[in-house]
Amino acid sequence: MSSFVRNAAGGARNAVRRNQNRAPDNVQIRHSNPPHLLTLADLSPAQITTLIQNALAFKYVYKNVSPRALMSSLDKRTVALLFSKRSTRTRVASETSVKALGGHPMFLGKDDIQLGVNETLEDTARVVGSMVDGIMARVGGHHEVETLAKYSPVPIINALSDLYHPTQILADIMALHEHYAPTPTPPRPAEGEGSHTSVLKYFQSTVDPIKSLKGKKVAWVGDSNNISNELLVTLPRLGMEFSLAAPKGYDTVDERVWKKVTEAGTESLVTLTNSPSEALVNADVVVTDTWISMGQEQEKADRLKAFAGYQITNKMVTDAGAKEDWRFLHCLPRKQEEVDDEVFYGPRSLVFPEAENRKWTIMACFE
Ligand SMILES: NC(=O)OP(=O)(O)O
Repeated sequence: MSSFVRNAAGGARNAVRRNQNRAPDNVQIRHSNPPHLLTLADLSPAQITTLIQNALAFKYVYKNVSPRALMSSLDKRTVALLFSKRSTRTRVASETSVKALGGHPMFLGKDDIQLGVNETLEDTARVVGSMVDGIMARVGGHHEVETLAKYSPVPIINALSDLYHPTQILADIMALHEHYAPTPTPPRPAEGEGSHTSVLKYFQSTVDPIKSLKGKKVAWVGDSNNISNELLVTLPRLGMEFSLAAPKGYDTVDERVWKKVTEAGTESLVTLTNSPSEALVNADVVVTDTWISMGQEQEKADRLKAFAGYQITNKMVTDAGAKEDWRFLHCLPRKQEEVDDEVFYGPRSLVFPEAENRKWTIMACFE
């Protein structure tokens, strides 16, 4: 499979030079009924823009007007949070978001219900979906969230699968947009009814994340995983370049993901390589993630060996020729082996705004 990556990289490198300013927007909107969110690949750039505008409005109103001024769009509604894996950010963001929108978040961990153990995913989707208004599901294999979506009568949001993590990448896009285009101050609305609507209208007319991000280069240096997959199928469609460096043996890009890239016609904006310095040339943004994801703990010794030389440091990124004002993202939780403290806690790091934005972007998805 790594030869697939190398072959794809060869094609991508040549094409990037020819198409630096291209902003592909040719992806069809694929909505089933109800509208699930399994990957951002299923949303058009315009829909992603709408979610970011909504998230910015939620953040602004909550912090600068009043939490009471938020639309109560989940009034009397229940969202089931089906989590078969641990979570800090996604769980806290989801529970607080449902509550802030006037709804009831029902957390169901792996020991709480019969999810895939004593009852099939199909039956679970039918039964739980008949009693709640939406389901946020953190699963193992992506087929699990696809099965839930196939049989659920209410919307399913993917809270992480082994293939994709759409709500994480919405937060990344929001954090980058805020960095490159600080949020304008809307005319101050009066507290109470209508203030949220007026802020949202203002952001819909003034905020354009595609404009602020188009042409930026994002370099991923680390394991090829669900986060890099989601970036691959999303950022190039916003007109951004995406380069991915992973060591041989850890550089597999899943065929389902690459199919989405080719369907979108965005190969030209993608570089796949085994060389961190090649990926980092001219990068505006550097991203990494843990080298040892949930369930890979047994592979720790092998992985630490394979990823030698991949730790993000100021020297490594600067020596490779990244842009002078490069910034750093990490979805968290973080371990020191993949990025040192100087970068992680330093002025280039956007990791904590990125983490906070999990809440506002998830709120936008629920709304
Ligand atoms: N980034 C992320 O998904 O964090 P959690 O696993 O803590 O939800």
